[in-house]
Amino acid sequence: MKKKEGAFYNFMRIVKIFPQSWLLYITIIVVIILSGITIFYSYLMKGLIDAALSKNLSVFFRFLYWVIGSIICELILTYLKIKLSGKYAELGVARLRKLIAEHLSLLPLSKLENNHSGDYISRLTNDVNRIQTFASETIIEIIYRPLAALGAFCYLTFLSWKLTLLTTLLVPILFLGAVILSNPMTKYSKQLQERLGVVNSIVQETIFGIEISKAFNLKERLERKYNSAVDNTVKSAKALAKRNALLNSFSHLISLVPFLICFCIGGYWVVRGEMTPGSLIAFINLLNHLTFPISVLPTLLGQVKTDMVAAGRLFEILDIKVEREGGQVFRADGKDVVVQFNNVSFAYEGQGEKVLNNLSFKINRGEVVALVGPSGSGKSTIVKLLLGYYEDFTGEIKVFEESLHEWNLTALREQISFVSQDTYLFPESIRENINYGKLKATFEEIVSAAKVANAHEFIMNLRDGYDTKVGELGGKLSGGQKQRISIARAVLKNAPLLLLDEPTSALDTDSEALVQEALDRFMKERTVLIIAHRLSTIKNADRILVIDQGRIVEEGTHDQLLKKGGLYSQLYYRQMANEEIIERKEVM
Ligand SMILES: Nc1ncnc2c1ncn2[C@@H]1O[C@H](COP(=O)(O)OP(=O)(O)OP(=O)(O)O)[C@@H](O)[C@H]1O
Repeated sequence: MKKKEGAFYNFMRIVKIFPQSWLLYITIIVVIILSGITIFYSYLMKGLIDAALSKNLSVFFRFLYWVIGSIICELILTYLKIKLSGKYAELGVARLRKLIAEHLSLLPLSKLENNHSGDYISRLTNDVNRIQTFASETIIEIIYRPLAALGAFCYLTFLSWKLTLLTTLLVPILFLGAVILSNPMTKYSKQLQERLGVVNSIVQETIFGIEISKAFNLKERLERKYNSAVDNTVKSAKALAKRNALLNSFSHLISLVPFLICFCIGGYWVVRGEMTPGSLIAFINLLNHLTFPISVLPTLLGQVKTDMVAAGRLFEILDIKVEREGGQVFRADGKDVVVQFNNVSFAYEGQGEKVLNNLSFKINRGEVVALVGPSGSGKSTIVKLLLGYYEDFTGEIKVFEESLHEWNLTALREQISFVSQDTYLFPESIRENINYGKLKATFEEIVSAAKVANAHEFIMNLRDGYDTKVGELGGKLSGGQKQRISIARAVLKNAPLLLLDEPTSALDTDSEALVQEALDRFMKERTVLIIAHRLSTIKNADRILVIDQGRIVEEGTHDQLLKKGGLYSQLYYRQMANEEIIERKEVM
């Protein structure tokens, strides 16, 4: 992913994205008033002590009322500060989450393939959480602390400019040292976030690959991989914590040095009568308000740096260019040629070798065309290009007689029903999963689509029928059942072009027969491009295109190709022989 650096740049982007900025502005005003109250306390304290020492009760009580009033004000304003900043952070983070989720759904497949989904999840959880803390706490602190320090500095100068100068002389040098100490935190934090992303990816692998991991006894290997990833995060976290501890100790030094100077010089002046005890106590109290904010600033700065690293990682996602929008909404009806490839060549991003080489073929309306060929020959790539997943091919692809580049991608996909070999069902009810084929479909339409897909019967045998949650069932649905639900989804869509990418390859013979029966019913009077490994399933195709290394090497009907005695017949007879061996083994 492309990286944009700069904490300030990221900070400004957060402010721009977060809605209801007025919440932030009001919080800042509240914070300014709170800083004023802090300084006011010191003034009141000086008045109280001096009035007590001079035994002037009426002045003493006047100051006391002001103290009580200020405390009430401070309580109300602190409540407001936390409430408003919390609301600002909640609304902002919700917007950020929605923006990223929407952006992810609009990304081209080619970009999504570059990162592990675990890394995206890590960004959407760990990094978003950091932004939430930043927006609700750090952002206010980083405004409040310098303001409080500035106010205290002004009042201290008013009380005794000489003592202020002497006590704060070393602060800028110490502060600079702390800033230098906080510098490597960006690097450590970036490393930690990236390593957390790797841990998330392994957790995901462990969950999704649980079956294989058990079958192949990979538990120990996965455990080792996970432990090593966790150990790496510990290393980064340790480096970060070490730097943080160093920074905190240094910050403490910033707050202690001025006090030491103040006690020595101020005490001496009180003894000599050059300063009243009230002034010295007010001075010391106020000094606290100067040194404390300054001492926490380097830590806060380190915090901001790590938070901005998290923001940068989120903006990396938002900066990936989404799939192209626009294009035209063409009609599919009345077009005789449904698919046309003219000298199409294509290579995946970052891969030198071409997957498709000057490929040309045509599919007419109503034809059933099969793509066969050795593994890796480029069959699925053809389907992916037709769905508009990758557009950086050379040559020309036409769908319903219009150039793919001219099509609006949503409109193009409206005209295509797609059934892939990897059936993905959303963790919702079966009814909803079929419904995604046509969102406005009635329940009757859903049921009739399930009947065409040979799925109705098994769905009705489930306890909750169409309302059965697929997520709850998890792996309890068989591969064939899942495939039939995905066929029902495609049936419901009722698009004029049907793309089938090895829809039965992962199934056993019984399931395959049921799915094949459903497909045969569904394929009638439709234009179909089917990729098949089991060549027996495409014997009846109008035309078979044999692909090898991204080129069409043979073309014809099943009988014609067998007679020809080329690659197709080799593949076919090899498969027949394998199936015979398997059948014989089963009989024995
Ligand atoms: N997203 C991708 N990025 C990079 N290379 C890819 C990608 N998808 C596929 N390939 C490569 O492109 C080539 C063609 O893959 P494709 O999936 O189109 O073949 P196929 O004929 O459908 O294979 P199979 O029959 O095994 O499914 C292969 O070498 C594959 O490794």
